Amino acid sequence: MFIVKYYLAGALAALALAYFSPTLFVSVPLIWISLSLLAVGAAYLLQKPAIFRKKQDGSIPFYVRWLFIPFLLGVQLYNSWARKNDKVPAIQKIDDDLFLACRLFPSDVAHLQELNVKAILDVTAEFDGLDWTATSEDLAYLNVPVLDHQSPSEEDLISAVNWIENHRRANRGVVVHCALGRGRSVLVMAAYLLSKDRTLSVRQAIEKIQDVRETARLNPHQLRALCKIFDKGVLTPKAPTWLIANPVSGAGKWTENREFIEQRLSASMQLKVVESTPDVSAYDLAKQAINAGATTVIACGGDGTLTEVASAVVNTQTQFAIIPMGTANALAHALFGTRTKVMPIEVACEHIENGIATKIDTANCNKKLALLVTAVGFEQKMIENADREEKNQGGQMAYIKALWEAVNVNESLQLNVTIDDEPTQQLSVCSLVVANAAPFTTVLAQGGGEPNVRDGLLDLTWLPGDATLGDHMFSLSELIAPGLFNSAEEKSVRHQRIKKVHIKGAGPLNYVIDGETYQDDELFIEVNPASLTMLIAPEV
Ligand SMILES: Nc1ncnc2c1ncn2[C@@H]1O[C@H](COP(=O)(O)OP(=O)(O)OP(=O)(O)O)[C@@H](O)[C@H]1O
Repeated sequence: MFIVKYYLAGALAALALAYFSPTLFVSVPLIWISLSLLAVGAAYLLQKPAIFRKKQDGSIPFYVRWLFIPFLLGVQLYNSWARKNDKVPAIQKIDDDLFLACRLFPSDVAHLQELNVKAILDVTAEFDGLDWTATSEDLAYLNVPVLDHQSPSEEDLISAVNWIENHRRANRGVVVHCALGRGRSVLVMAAYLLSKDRTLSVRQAIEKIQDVRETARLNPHQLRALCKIFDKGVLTPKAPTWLIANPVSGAGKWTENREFIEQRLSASMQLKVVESTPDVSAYDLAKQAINAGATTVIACGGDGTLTEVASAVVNTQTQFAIIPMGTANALAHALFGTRTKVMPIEVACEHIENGIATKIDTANCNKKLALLVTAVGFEQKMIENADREEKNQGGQMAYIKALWEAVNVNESLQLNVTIDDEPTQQLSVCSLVVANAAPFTTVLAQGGGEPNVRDGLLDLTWLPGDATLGDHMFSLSELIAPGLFNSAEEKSVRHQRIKKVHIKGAGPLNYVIDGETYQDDELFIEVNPASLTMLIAPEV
């Protein structure tokens, strides 16, 4: 690697001069220069651009900078001189909302704004970028650290390409820059053009850039790296992942977290973000995604939104992923564990990024999909009583309060229940829950412990009716702490694992599916084994 020789030769020369210099005033700076060049040489030798520890706001930490000051000063002087004497303008348009540039300065900000540039991709490792997030809240910034004359790793290049595409799709102009806009940024730009147009060859992509920026030129190492990645086919354009968000779920959590989610997922996939409205439901959007060929659809919202999206995706090849943003977020809790209670969005993103396609069961109730529970009695009353206003103010406390109210009212339902192919039973119940998935916090579904979402069965749990408030407290304790009630005689809660159930009341039945209330004369509920392909990471 020719450049390493220069840095090592420079380091040795500085060391030799230091050795022969008569005073410390001369030898100390020379030793400093030598160490600095040695460290840069090592970064090239070890292929470690991260040696500069450039942060995601573009700055290099002080403790690293002091070592590299002699090198950084040299780079700064050379860049300023080169930019002043460059044959081409600092920023040049390659395509609509797509620009290539050399190192950017605060004086460029106004021009970037005129060009509608909202996203800056910095592919340098060796110098402080501007803190773009501080310069303008409206600017997104990504650093993919690459040493001068080198090329990014395949993974970094794909992240960069995805990031550019996600911003352009959102009509945000993107500028890609390195030190002089000749090598590293050209490589990334060419990769992006190749990912957009499968008819282009590597040579044509570079020529397209050179038609605009005559100084653009890849060295043989960079050209080889780009050809290798191109030949592997990893730059071939893929259908974007659709992210379907409900903007009103969980009292507006989407608006608060949108930027974080887009930034986080942008690096690993091409995203198309759409929002449900009162007229266009999450289900409609999921259907559009499938018709557009999306291989993965991410549902972002409360459990109601997740079920709507899953209703469109179930029994298809499309993969389903979730970002919980509701009040209870029971599905995420059941599938991803209690960590989602503390950091729901981060955990969900980890599952999306590292997830493998995992088949889970779903249930059908009167042709509607249920991911979690279908219920009559207490659970239904609880959902009905916890209105939007209460949930916005009290969060999950709204459900606890609403359950308490339902238990106090203590209504019983007379039902004819037919389980699988058994004879019909007449049951008096105050709560009946058919669960496909339910975390331990969905207390009324825990007759057999937490339901298994991959066993091809549903968990039917019911509490007998015509009981006192005291009896109900006993039953709820039994559901919360089953270990305390060992003998069958002690148990008042009934539980059975089933494939299907038919439920009919004396009149119309109010019931709930995954947090949404409905009314029908009778309910046909059936398991649909391994019918939904979800992205679930094995070790998160
Ligand atoms: N843009 C929108 N404006 C108003 N309502 C919407 C919009 N998009 C979806 N909805 C409605 O939001 C409801 C689903 O809400 P969801 O369950 O996702 O959130 P939540 O009620 O906050 O969560 P949780 O069920 O955990 O309390 C559906 O009834 C759907 O019709």
